Amino acid sequence: MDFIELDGVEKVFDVRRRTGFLRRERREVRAVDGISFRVPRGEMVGYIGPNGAGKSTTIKMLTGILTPSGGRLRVAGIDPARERTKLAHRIGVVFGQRTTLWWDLPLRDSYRLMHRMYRIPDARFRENLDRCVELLDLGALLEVPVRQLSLGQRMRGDIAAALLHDPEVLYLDEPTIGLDVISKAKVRGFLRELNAERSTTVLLTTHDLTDIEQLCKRVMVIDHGRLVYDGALAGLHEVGRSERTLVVDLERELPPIELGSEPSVRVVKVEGPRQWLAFPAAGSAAPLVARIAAEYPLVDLSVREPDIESVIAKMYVSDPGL
Ligand SMILES: Nc1ncnc2c1ncn2[C@@H]1O[C@H](COP(=O)(O)OP(=O)(O)OP(=O)(O)O)[C@@H](O)[C@H]1O
Repeated sequence: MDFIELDGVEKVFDVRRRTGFLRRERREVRAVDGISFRVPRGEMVGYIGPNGAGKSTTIKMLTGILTPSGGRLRVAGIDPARERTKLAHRIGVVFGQRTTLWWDLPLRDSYRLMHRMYRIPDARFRENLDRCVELLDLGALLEVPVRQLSLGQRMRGDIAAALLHDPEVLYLDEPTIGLDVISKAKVRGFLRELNAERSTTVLLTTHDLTDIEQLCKRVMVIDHGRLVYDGALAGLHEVGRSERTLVVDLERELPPIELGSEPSVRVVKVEGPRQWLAFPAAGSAAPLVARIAAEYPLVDLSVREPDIESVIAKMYVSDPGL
């Protein structure tokens, strides 16, 4: 059995927007749009994509904070949304932008509270804490209140906090964001060791390609709520090169556009009167536009280059050594 299993998982948010004095518009946002993947126990996987692609929403569903709108999701055989507390004992979560530590307390006191909250056996707790203190170099920081720690120190503190209860899987959301080179190296070294020693399964969200390169053999790319790549890092260069998107605004809400004789063109998303069509990047958009204009009540349109390509380009620019 795979440790993490997603089959056609969806999350749709109902967003209400004020459009006039008394008028409100209801709109559906498909944050995650039918994602399927499997992660075996002990694998470290990168989960990347542009802002707003649906990464955090996926992680929130994996922890049980959010309930999927559709599809099937299991972590260690558990449905996270239904058995969130049971799952909490088996997972660890680190959100780079937020801390789970108590701001006014020294690190050591935060850890003591977690010791009790998770009912970690004393010997186990001591052993895990000692290990984290050693590998994450926390010895001199244990008596320092969290508010006085630098970002890199706090992050190391947060990672230790997520591991005291021996989780089988660790979700890391931007664990190296804003860290200096030395702190980054420390965090990466630690994660590598953790994975090798304990076979902890790791799902890593990051904008830093070096994180992925040094830690993950496999990378998944999410874009507009869909999985657009799942494979080795080396193949990532090709992502997004193959398709562009035509965004069309029709006069009214209609079923997905059908162009029978164009099998390479497919509707990837519909929101009210707006539809997104993917088409081969090598071809011209002109004949496609002409056909849609002739057969549908077209109001407006635009052609989009894949967002994901710019993200990946940016990642490569930030690390020209690759
Ligand atoms: N609670 C919510 N209510 C309504 N819309 C939401 C909610 N949470 C997320 N969204 C929308 O869902 C989409 C996916 O958001 P998500 O935070 O999962 O993206 P992300 O890939 O984590 O982005 P980032 O890299 O910026 O953190 C976005 O369009 C976002 O605006």
